[in-house]
Amino acid sequence: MSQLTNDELIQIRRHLHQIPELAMHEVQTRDYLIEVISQMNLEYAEIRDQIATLPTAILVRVNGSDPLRTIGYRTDIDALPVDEQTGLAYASQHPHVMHACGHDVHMTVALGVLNHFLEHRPKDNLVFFFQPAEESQNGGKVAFEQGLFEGKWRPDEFYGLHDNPDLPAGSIGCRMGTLFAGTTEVNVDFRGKSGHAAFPQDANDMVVAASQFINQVQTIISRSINPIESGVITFGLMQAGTIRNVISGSARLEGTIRGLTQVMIERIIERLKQVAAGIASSYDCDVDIQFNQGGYLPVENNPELTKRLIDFFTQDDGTQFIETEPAMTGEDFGYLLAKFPGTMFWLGVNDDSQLHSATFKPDEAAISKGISSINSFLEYRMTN
Ligand SMILES: CC(=O)N[C@@H](CCC[C@H](N)C(=O)O)C(=O)O
Repeated sequence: MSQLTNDELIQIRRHLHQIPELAMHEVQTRDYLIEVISQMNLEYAEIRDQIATLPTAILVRVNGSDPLRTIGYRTDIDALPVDEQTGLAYASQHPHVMHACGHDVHMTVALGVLNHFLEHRPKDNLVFFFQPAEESQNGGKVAFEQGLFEGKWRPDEFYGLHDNPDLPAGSIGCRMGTLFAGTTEVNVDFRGKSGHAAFPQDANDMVVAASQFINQVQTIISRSINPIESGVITFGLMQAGTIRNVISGSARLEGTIRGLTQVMIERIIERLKQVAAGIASSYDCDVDIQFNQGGYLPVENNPELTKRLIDFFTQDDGTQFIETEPAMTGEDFGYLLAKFPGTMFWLGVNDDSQLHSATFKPDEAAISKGISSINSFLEYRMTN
C-alpha cells in the first residue's frame, strides 16, 4: 500500500463505522485495524497486538531515522450502546451499538498519520496507541498499569485528539491548561420492599425513593457549588420495576459526575453521599452509593508542548486553528497526560447533532484535513 487516498480513508472510516464494539470487546475492530496496517510499508515498523493483558489494544512503533525522542499518538477505538438513527447507507451493523462519539474518525485519522510516516520515514520515533475502552473501563490507565509503555514503547510526549461537532470540519481546537473535565461514575442502588400496587402501606416503594433522590440531587450544582466554577451531575440510566401493578422494592441509577478540578469532583461526591444518607433515613430503605473515577482525570495539557502546538497551528497556512473553552466531556487520556507530558486537542467535524447522540454524523472532510495538519505538526515538532 502506498499513501492512502482520500477515497480509501473514507472507505476505511465507513467500514469501521459499521462494526462498532463496546469497551474491551473491540475484537473485529482490532482485526480490521491490523488488516489495514499490515498492508502498509512496515519496513521500519514494529507491531504489538494480541497483548495478553489488553487483547484489543494495538501498539505500532515507527523507528525514526535519527531519533531524539519518541512521540506518542493515541486513538481510542471503542463505541457506545446507542441505537443509530442516522439513516446512513453505512450505518452500524451491530444492533444497539454505534460510533456515536466519532472514534471511527479518530482511528481513520491515526491510520492516515501512521501511513504517512511509514511512507515518509520520520526523524524521531513514533508510537501509535490504538486504545480500547475510552468510554468506560479506562483502557489508557489499564495499558499504563500493565506496562505497555515501558522500554522502547515509552513516549517522551503524547498527543491525542477528539472530534468536535461544534467546530468547522478539519479545524483544530485547543487551549492551554485544562481541556476536559475529570469524571467519576456513580451507581446508586435503592433497596426497600416490593408489594401489591393496591397496598402501598405494606411495601416500601423504591421508585418514589429514587425519584426523590434525583430531585434533591438537582440542588447540588445550583446550591452547593460556587457558580463561578463548573460541575455536572447526570444520571443517564434509571431502572426499577417490572409491571404497573407491582410496587418495586429496588431501583438503580447510573450516572456521571464532572468537574474541571479534583476538588470539585470531591465536593460533589461528598454532597451526593449526604443526599443518599438523607433518602435512606427519610424513606427507611437501604441506599448504596458507589463511585469509580478510574483513569478519567481532568485532561491537563502540558504548558510547554501545548504552547508549541498552538503556536504551530496558529501560523500553519493549512490549518484553521480555534482557541476553545474547557469542556465537560471526560477522557481517560487525562490519565496518560498525568504520566507523560503532552496535549489533547479537538478536530472539528461540523455537525448539528452532538457527541453521543443517535444522529451524530461527523463531516468526513475533517479526516484528510486533520491528517494533513497533524502530519505537518509532527514533522515540525521533530525539527524543533
Ligand atoms: C469524550 C467522551 O465523551 N468521553 C466520555 C468519557 C466517559 C467517562 C466515564 N465513563 C463517565 O461516564 O464518567 C464522556 O462521557 O465524557
